Amino acid sequence: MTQAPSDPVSGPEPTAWRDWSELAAAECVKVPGADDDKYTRGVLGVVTGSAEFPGAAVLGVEAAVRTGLGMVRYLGPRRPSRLVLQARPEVVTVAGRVQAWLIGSGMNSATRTESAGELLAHALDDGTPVVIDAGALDLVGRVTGPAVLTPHAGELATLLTAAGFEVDRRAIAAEPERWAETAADSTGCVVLLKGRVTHVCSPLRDGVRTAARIEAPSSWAATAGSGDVLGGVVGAVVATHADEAGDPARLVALAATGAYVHAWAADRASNRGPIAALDIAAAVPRIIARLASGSAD
Ligand SMILES: NC(=O)C1=CN([C@@H]2O[C@H](COP(=O)(O)OP(=O)(O)OC[C@H]3O[C@@H](n4cnc5c(N)ncnc54)[C@H](OP(=O)(O)O)[C@@H]3O)[C@@H](O)[C@H]2O)[C@@H](O)CC1
Ligand SMILES: Nc1ncnc2c1ncn2[C@@H]1O[C@H](COP(=O)(O)OP(=O)(O)O)[C@@H](O)[C@H]1O
Repeated sequence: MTQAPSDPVSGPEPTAWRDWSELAAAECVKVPGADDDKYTRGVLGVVTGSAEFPGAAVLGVEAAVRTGLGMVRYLGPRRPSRLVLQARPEVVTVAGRVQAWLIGSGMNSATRTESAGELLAHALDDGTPVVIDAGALDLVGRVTGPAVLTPHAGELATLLTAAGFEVDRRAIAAEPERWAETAADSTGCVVLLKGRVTHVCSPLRDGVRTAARIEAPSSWAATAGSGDVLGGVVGAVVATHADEAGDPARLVALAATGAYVHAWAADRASNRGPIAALDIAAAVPRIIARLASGSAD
């Protein structure tokens, strides 16, 4: 999974992409112990949703809660806040300390309100680990702590074009490894590029890069809101291991575990038939339980 230091004469070795296994994912699932409380388990701050896309807030929060963590703090406009509380009364909608942030799902950078901009700036400014999706990807230059970007190919094309690369969605789909690596190097963040095969990699540092891939067992997860659910799962896994997120190899492991859980939850929910995004979130606890118990059922 981790690339050896590069040879100064022949240049960097091609990245070794590790297929993320059940064993590797199981190692990133935290089971609460007797001394744990809701704060030690990890609190995820969520700044997602908008008047345009309130449902994305519900989907991400639902998925985070289902993944298992101490608490979710949701901060957003009135309508998504109301919907989030209707779906999940356990969510807290007042500001406070968090171990990680999930931002951007269900937001549109072109129509961002001033108050949304302030919440996003707050999440990005204090060095807390952050998962950045959809309508917050344009703020990648403001990152101050460990960060995972979760673009689909269209969003990655927009991000790379803004950084001066000539690339479109089709080119990224044709060479996802190359463009995920380029984006990681250009932004300094871990990049999780979504698709039937999801690619997760760290920036190259001192000749070392960590890279993992997750091939979904089917394509039923290609449905509206599925990526919003993924954001919640990855956010929860990072929040429960926030003290490790400063190590790029660990951050890749945590993000890859989120993608693994999402892909297999979709498979479990689908049972070879169609699914909605919320069905994926509902199946997440069974995948976490399987990983936590080490049993393959
Ligand atoms: N219920 C809710 O609240 C939901 C809320 N949602 C929220 O909606 C927001 C918009 O997100 P979005 O991905 O739908 O559109 P957007 O980023 O504007 O795409 C721009 C262009 O990119 C391309 N493209 C699109 N998808 C692609 C893909 N998978 N893989 C590759 N390429 C893809 C395509 O370009 P084209 O094919 O035309 O070249 C498209 O025109 C976002 O905040 C999200 O969280 C959604 O999650 C749905 C449920
Ligand atoms: N063909 C596919 N097969 C399996 N999973 C897919 C496929 N296409 C997309 N996905 C997964 O579905 C999710 C879609 O995310 P995204 O494109 O952000 O959708 P949305 O914005 O509607 O939530 C991602 O987790 C991605 O990996």
